[in-house]
Amino acid sequence: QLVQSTFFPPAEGVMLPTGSFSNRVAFITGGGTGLGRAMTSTLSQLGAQCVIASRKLDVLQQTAEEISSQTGNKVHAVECDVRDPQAVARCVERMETLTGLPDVIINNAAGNFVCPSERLSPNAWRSITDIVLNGTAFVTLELGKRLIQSRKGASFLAITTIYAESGSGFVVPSASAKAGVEALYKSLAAEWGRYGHRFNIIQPGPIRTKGAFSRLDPTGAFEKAMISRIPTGRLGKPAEIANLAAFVSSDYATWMSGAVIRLDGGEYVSMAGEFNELRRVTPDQWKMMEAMIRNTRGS
Ligand SMILES: CCCCC/C=C\C/C=C\C/C=C\C=C\C(=O)SCCNC(=O)CCNC(=O)[C@H](O)C(C)(C)COP(=O)(O)OP(=O)(O)OC[C@H]1O[C@@H](n2cnc3c(N)ncnc32)[C@H](O)[C@@H]1OP(=O)(O)O
Ligand SMILES: NC(=O)C1=CN([C@@H]2O[C@H](COP(=O)(O)OP(=O)(O)OC[C@H]3O[C@@H](n4cnc5c(N)ncnc54)[C@H](OP(=O)(O)O)[C@@H]3O)[C@@H](O)[C@H]2O)C=CC1
Repeated sequence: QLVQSTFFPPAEGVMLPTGSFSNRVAFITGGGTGLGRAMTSTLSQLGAQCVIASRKLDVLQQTAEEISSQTGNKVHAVECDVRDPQAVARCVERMETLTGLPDVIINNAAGNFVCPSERLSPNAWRSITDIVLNGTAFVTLELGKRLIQSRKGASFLAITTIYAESGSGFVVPSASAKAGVEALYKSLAAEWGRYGHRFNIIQPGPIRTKGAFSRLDPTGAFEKAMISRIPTGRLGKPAEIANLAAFVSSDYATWMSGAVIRLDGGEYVSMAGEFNELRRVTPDQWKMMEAMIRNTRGS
């Protein structure tokens, strides 16, 4: 952490009023671990009945039991590989039986690893883009069609990343797929408002989770450099994403659709600004540089 992080301590308590999601059903892909688990915990604390879905049923079941026992609200675990549209259909059918169709859908499941692009096999490319882009599309289309048929409105949220906008070397399948997810959600925000559906996007900056850090910085060698470029001087916390996700999915945000919200401690603009390296210039150096600039005559 950098010194300035003391100005920006994370508030990790649940932000919205108790009961904000009473009588609501939330469906969260990848809800067993990391940020998905944090979002499930927050929505459950706020009264939602949650359904979490991913490949590892044992992980989902353990998370579901832990959260339900803390909040008193049911969390259902449903096995689902989002890459398989038939598995997605079966998962949604199971959810309809358990809870009915959801009010809140969070497409959070993802796969990623750092790799020079020249080392990627076709299957490596397929593996990431299938989880991130096709998985999000299969879940969104399956639920969207059933919600439209039932004339039920819903809030859809996708978790992308700050480099969905800029692109990034060494995570090219993820960058390409996340950019596709953003195009999908912005497009559907325009098309499906008429059915009562909102579509929004959160782009998190770096937040320590086992899933992300073990695949993106396996040796830990890059963490210090990453924190040094974040103006708020620290990594994000899962609860910070969870509070934002709860707000975006709540009745306090019914006028929000098609929004792309970056929550990254300022990392994106910090990396983008051409002159931001001048942060390293000391006051004495500034005196000298200013004198040089002022003494310049003509062009
Ligand atoms: C400057 C550095 C900064 C440091 C940054 C630190 C922190 C993070 C900061 C910001 C994060 C920003 C964005 C984060 C986005 C995320 O999405 S993080 C979430 C990550 N979570 C996961 O990935 C969880 C799920 N992942 C998985 O299950 C697996 O990792 C996988 C995605 C590979 C899918 O598993 P599975 O379906 O079992 O696939 P296979 O093992 O069969 O592999 C499929 C093909 O892919 C090839 N492959 C696998 N790993 C690699 C690798 N490391 N390098 C190259 N290729 C790989 C594998 O060989 C298979 O291909 P072939 O069949 O061999 O051709
Ligand atoms: N942590 C960070 O710094 C950042 C994370 N993000 C995004 O946040 C989200 C959560 O990531 P994070 O919590 O860090 O990482 P995790 O690895 O903990 O979360 C990924 C989840 O996706 C699930 N998943 C993976 N493949 C599939 C599949 N084929 N079908 C269904 N579920 C699947 C995994 O469960 P299972 O293995 O059981 O299938 C896991 O629960 C992702 O969208 C990621 O891109 C974005 C920017 C920064």
